[in-house]
Amino acid sequence: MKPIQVGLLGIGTVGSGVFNVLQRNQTEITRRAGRGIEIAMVADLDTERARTVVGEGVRVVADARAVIANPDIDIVIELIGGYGIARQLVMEAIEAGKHVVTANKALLAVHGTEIFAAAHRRGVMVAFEAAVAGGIPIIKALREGLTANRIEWIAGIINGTTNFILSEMRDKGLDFEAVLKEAQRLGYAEADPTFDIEGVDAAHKATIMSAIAFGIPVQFDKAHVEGITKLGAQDIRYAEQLGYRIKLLGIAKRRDSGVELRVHPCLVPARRLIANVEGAMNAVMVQGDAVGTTLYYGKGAGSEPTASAVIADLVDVTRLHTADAAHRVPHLAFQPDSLSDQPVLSMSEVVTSYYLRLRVADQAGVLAQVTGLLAGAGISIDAILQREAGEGENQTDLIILTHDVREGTMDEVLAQVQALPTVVAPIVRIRKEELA
Ligand SMILES: NC(=O)C1=CN([C@@H]2O[C@H](COP(=O)(O)OP(=O)(O)OC[C@H]3O[C@@H](n4cnc5c(N)ncnc54)[C@H](O)[C@@H]3O)[C@@H](O)[C@H]2O)C=CC1
Ligand SMILES: N[C@@H](CC=O)C(=O)O
Ligand code: NA
Repeated sequence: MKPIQVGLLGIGTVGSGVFNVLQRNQTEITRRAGRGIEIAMVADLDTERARTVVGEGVRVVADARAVIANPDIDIVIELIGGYGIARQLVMEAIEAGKHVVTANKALLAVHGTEIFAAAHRRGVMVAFEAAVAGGIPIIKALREGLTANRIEWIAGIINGTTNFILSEMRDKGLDFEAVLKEAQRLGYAEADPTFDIEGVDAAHKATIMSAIAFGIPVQFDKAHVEGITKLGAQDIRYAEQLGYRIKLLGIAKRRDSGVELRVHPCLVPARRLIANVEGAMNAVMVQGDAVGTTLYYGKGAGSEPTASAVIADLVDVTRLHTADAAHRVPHLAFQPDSLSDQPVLSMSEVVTSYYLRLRVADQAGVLAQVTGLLAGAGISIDAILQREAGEGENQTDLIILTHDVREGTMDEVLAQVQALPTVVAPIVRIRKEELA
């Protein structure tokens, strides 16, 4: 049988990985797919660089629309990124009856509903394993492997750049900017690295996982997004002294009243496997009612690890190309006419425990004032640590770990605590997840 014909849009970090791995493992991949997979055409604005990757045997063009217009192309791989031109090209490819494989989480988290509906109408597939946790087959696990389960929660380290930054800062004492530059050099960071460090990239991925886990539409606009730029080095130290590590987590949790969808730095007990995921590695914990806790670990970024997921999708699409559309795995795991209207909860409804750091005047009675306000709101305390502030006289750091509390309640109490004249600096608060 003639190899399935693939057009590749964008041959940068991931695109070149796809091309190289497909070449290297061609025989094995063909045996698995039951048919050859051939990249017949490549579009990239930088045609000269593209040519150096693919050599002479492949047609290289600057105009991505020439690929979509080619009637011989069965599958279009979109590896340009972003919500702009990539969105138009993906929609045009679908309308032209092409299957699409993409690593573009930003696009799917924001415009997924429109894209999946168009694909469903046109009877084509949109495959996106590389969009969440790169090479880790987490989409496959959630959509197929865990399909018997009622998923209770997902918590993941799903941004390699920020995990790399946090690890290097903690272990080597390197500064933020230097580590970020290194992550960019290694090809982990997004084209706009603020997406990484401000938690946006992780929120894109958490949004996609929440839809697959709970059968709700993708709703990136409802996600709570916080990055690592405001984390203090002393908080990382204090957390360690209390038996915790700070990780940027993407969390999607089922509650009776709706779904929590949030990305923020989080204290995680140091004894949990996920707390020990270092460098650019990713890990996703999934709690299902039947299976219990499962953990998926691996490279979430980089050229060939991400290519591994793109090619897995190519093989899936090749196998299913001839199958009846009704028998395909639904894009978001649930049938499109069976999506749930469970709301994504506002952050004030989220329930977590907390790490609080207060810079206070070193006077008798301050601790009692603070704990009195917390107790008055029904917030119970798990641990307290007092440390010399190390700067200025007569000041000390109070570090308090709390038990679970509604975020709205914590907001109100912290406003009262902050107003105490003995609390001399903005209070630092980091949410804490036991992940048990
Ligand atoms: N780099 C990584 O580790 C990972 C990246 N991704 C996603 O994969 C996608 C691609 O990322 P990278 O390969 O890192 O980006 P990149 O910036 O290295 O590559 C993008 C390529 O697209 C080309 N391009 C830009 N506009 C174009 C246009 N209008 N027509 C044709 N070509 C165009 C650029 O010249 C470049 O070669 C993004 O959606 C990204 O979020 C997903 C997982 C991991
Ligand atoms: N910028 C992302 C790349 C993978 O999705 C990351 O750092 O994880
Ligand atoms: Na993946």
